[in-house]
Amino acid sequence: MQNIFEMAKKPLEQASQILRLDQNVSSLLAHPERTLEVHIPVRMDDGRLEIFTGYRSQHNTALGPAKGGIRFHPGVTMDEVKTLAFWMTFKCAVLNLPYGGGKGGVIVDTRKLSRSELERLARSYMQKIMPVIGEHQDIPAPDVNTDSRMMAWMMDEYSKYQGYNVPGVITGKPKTVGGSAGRGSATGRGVMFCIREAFKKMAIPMKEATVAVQGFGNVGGFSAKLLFDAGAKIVAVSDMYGAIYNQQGLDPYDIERHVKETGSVAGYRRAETMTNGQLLELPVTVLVPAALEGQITSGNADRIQARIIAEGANGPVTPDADSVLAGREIMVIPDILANAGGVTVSYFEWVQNLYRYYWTEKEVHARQEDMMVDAFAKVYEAAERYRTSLRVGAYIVALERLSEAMRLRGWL
Ligand SMILES: NC(=O)C1=CN([C@@H]2O[C@H](COP(=O)(O)OP(=O)(O)OC[C@H]3O[C@@H](n4cnc5c(N)ncnc54)[C@H](OP(=O)(O)O)[C@@H]3O)[C@@H](O)[C@H]2O)C=CC1
Ligand SMILES: O=C(O)CCC(=O)C(=O)O
Repeated sequence: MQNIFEMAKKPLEQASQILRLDQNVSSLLAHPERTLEVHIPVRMDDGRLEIFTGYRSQHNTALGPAKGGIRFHPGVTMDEVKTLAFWMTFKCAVLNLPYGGGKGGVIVDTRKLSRSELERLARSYMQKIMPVIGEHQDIPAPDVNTDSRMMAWMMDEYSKYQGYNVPGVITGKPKTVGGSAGRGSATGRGVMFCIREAFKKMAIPMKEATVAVQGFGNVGGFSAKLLFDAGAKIVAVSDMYGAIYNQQGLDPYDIERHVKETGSVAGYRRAETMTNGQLLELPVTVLVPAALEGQITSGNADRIQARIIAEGANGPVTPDADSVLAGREIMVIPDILANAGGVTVSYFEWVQNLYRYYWTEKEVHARQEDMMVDAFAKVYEAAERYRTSLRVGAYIVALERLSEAMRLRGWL
């Protein structure tokens, strides 16, 4: 299988060619500025010392400090973290945020850790990456298997070492310790806004739409609930343990109650069971892959029946699959646009932290909607202008900003 970082660069190359950019632009963007590897000792509850490996990668900071989440997962690799940081650079540029791209990860199966082991790991990871982190340097946030509680621990750890409270060092915190209204639902809300804008272009009424969502965590769960609230019919959702399906429609709020009680969507009474692979191939209006990378590949792209794929996850569609889907006229709303709602509201959180002045949920939603509708329009227009996909259109919008910033700063 091709290396994930090499695969990720394909749309950058396509967009650079279309814009006839100086080779130095894509050469600079082909590598992260720095990637830190850390080894994190954690005292386990039984007295043993376990050493975990983690990373923090800062891809490009031409537009501002690095920004991006922290993933805790057994499958984390340095290449994956570098790739996720690369995507953050372009995502922040598409949304015109004053940020570069960063990402972190720790190789760990969080299900095997107690709450106190998890807290010690989160705090020790923050200690190890502290030399490269800061509210004007690199600002982490949540990603897979990390949540607001862990952001609070990491903010606390960083603040302890500075000797004063630094809420702006990390986003996605609980509201009481400097979190923003609306950050929890922000990524799913952005997915919903993008789907709504795509429906307007394709004259699809929300009430006639059917939706399948892979992953029922932060992004998948809120995407399902907000699309349900908007009137769409959610026919399937899934998690690591499998998928559930009901052609008549599912209530994601009821599924959420089931997940709270049992730990999984599996076993939900009002649905049939299917595999994650089957969910991806359902005949639906919209498919929202909201779990991990590499779910739609050349192996299944020709069996996808959705009219639109909205990438809630980062990198769920491989470049080979992208070509197959384009040939079959399936619209793909790319990750660097579709899931950019999270970093957009993280930006709002950071601004509020720096000013110590907080906005209402209504203000956050309205500002997020304005920025995402505008970004969708710019990406759509670029794709039409250059007769290319929305993904390459998004890279074009991002590259115009990035190349200008790098040129003005004298990097090229
Ligand atoms: N959180 C955020 O703000 C943002 C996240 N993203 C991206 O969205 C994706 C999901 O992140 P997030 O929702 O935060 O993560 P969460 O940890 O909250 O949820 C992940 C979900 O995916 C499920 N899952 C994991 N592996 C598989 C699998 N192999 N097949 C099916 N489902 C699986 C998990 O199941 P289980 O519960 O059983 O473990 C869980 O339901 C990632 O790609 C992330 O990078 C992008 C932008 C912002
Ligand atoms: O909220 C953030 O700063 C980053 C979220 C993230 O990691 C992502 O968009 O992939």
